[in-house]
Amino acid sequence: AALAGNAVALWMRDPEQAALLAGTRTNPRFLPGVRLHEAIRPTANLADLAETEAVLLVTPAQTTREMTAALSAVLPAATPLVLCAKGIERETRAFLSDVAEAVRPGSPLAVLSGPSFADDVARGLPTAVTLACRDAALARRIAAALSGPTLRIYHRTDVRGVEIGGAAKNVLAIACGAVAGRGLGESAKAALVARGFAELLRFARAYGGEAETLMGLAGLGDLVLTCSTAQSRNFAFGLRLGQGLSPEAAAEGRLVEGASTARALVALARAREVDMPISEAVEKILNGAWTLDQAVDALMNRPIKSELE
Ligand SMILES: NC(=O)C1=CN([C@@H]2O[C@H](COP(=O)(O)OP(=O)(O)OC[C@H]3O[C@@H](n4cnc5c(N)ncnc54)[C@H](OP(=O)(O)O)[C@@H]3O)[C@@H](O)[C@H]2O)C=CC1
Ligand SMILES: O=C(CO)COP(=O)(O)O
Repeated sequence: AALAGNAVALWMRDPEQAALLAGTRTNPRFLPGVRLHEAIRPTANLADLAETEAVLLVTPAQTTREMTAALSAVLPAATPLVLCAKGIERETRAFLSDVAEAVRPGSPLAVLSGPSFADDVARGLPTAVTLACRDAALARRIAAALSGPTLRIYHRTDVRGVEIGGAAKNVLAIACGAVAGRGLGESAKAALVARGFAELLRFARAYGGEAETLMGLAGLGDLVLTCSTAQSRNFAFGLRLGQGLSPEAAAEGRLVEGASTARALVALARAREVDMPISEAVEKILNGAWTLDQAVDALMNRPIKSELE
């Protein structure tokens, strides 16, 4: 947002961290080597966001409900909220836009997703993502306001499709990481990306997402990025699972959104009879029902069928 010429208030929950960031203009914990843009003003006071034109919510998916409620207490009802987390609420199996809508009914809501490591964006490396809002004019306005010389934001009205792409690709990236960690080869990884995309598309269709959205940045684009590199925490988590670590050890204390979302994703798929064998395998590995070898065996021995089924 700052690179696009906006004045930005950056809220964080810890006053000490906010003061440190304001003083040093660096954040060695999350963005080592990046100098905070001069137009960004760190604060620990939510009320400082009251006058902003839009709020980007970039805390973990499972905090969406509490953060939206906290923001509602300080924001005018007309301030657009842009959800940037990628996941599904674990307890309720609700999509994040439904969580925010329930907490802040009738307020403008958008979802931002797509292939974009925070580190790349902060360093000003070329990045393209998708912003969805049911109000097409607002989608265009927010996308234009946040786009800059190094970040290009496309817009759509398909909120559901964009949020499904972000939530599901994290689960599939764990599978890709596990295949890499177990040394199963690049061919297996490519097969997982393609068949993972097929199940993501089936899921999106069953839940009202548009196929074209999933073929874009927020679906295929983010799936390819997250399945390609250990720069992704989901992929790196899978990699360590594949090397034999337990889920707890493999997380290394970092946020792994796919691990938090896998069970809800699979439950939603079952509820609408969507076949998602790769996501199911990830969920079974995480809950201890299957070893990785059992998962590979099960995936390879499914009945032979048409590629389009
Ligand atoms: N990092 C990336 O490249 C990308 C991340 N995303 C998505 O953004 C979301 C956040 O990810 P990311 O920033 O990487 O996660 P991190 O774990 O790096 O940071 C999470 C931040 O959220 C804060 N936080 C955690 N819990 C709460 C809470 N209950 N209330 C308020 N603040 C809280 C943490 O504060 P504290 O420091 O005090 O612990 C921390 O600053 C995820 O859904 C992720 O999928 C999307 C695209 C790219
Ligand atoms: O969503 C992301 C990139 O688009 C970040 O992925 P990870 O959460 O796996 O690091």
